[in-house]
Amino acid sequence: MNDIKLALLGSQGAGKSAVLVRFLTRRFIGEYASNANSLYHKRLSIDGRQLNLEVFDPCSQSSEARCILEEPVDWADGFVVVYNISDLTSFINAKNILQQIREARTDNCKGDTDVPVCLVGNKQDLCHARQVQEEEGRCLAQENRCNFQEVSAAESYQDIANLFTQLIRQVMEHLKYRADRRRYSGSKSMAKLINNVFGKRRKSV
Ligand SMILES: Nc1nc2c(ncn2[C@@H]2O[C@H](COP(=O)(O)OP(=O)(O)OP(=O)(O)O)[C@@H](O)[C@H]2O)c(=O)[nH]1
Repeated sequence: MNDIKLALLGSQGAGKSAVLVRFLTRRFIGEYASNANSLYHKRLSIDGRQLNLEVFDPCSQSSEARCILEEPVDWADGFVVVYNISDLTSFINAKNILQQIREARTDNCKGDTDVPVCLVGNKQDLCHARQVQEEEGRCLAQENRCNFQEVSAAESYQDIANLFTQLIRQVMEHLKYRADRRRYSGSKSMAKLINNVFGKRRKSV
């Protein structure tokens, strides 16, 4: 069984909990208790594979959330960065978060920068009050080599289900790639070790 860990990041009130609860329960619940960090668990089956999904939904007001990128960037296998299309400040914040994910990953994981990320423009139903054009979201995602989707947690389930499914598939591929790379560099160092030990002996005979 694969374990997949995702973290949701974004400004206060962007709709992180709404997006997540929509995915997990198919329902939209207007108001969420938002004074605590939450860790959600769900068992899923994607492409015939059983998965244990854990999603960290930090409370924006807590001090842990403010420093989330200093530690849980190592914890999460993938990120969903949410902004509100009717709030420019939340978009600017999403831009900073994407940059911080990139920087933290470069520092911590020896160049392993391509951690799967999906940028989500939520509250698409509020397009009459739009402050961020869809194209701006798409461009930001392209610059950061991540997926992009505008959604409305209030109105629709399918787009949200698709974006999580796609992200989880990418995370599974990324984890497999990292495991293969570790195995490969492990077998290279084993070959080196064997050469060092037996190669030298053979020479001395
Ligand atoms: N119109 C509309 N309102 C939404 C949508 N998604 C969330 N909301 C509302 O936006 C408000 C904030 O939603 P939350 O899901 O609590 O936002 P959050 O990002 O988790 O907020 P914090 O937990 O404070 O960080 C709530 O009143 C939601 O009902 C949406 O798609 N459309």
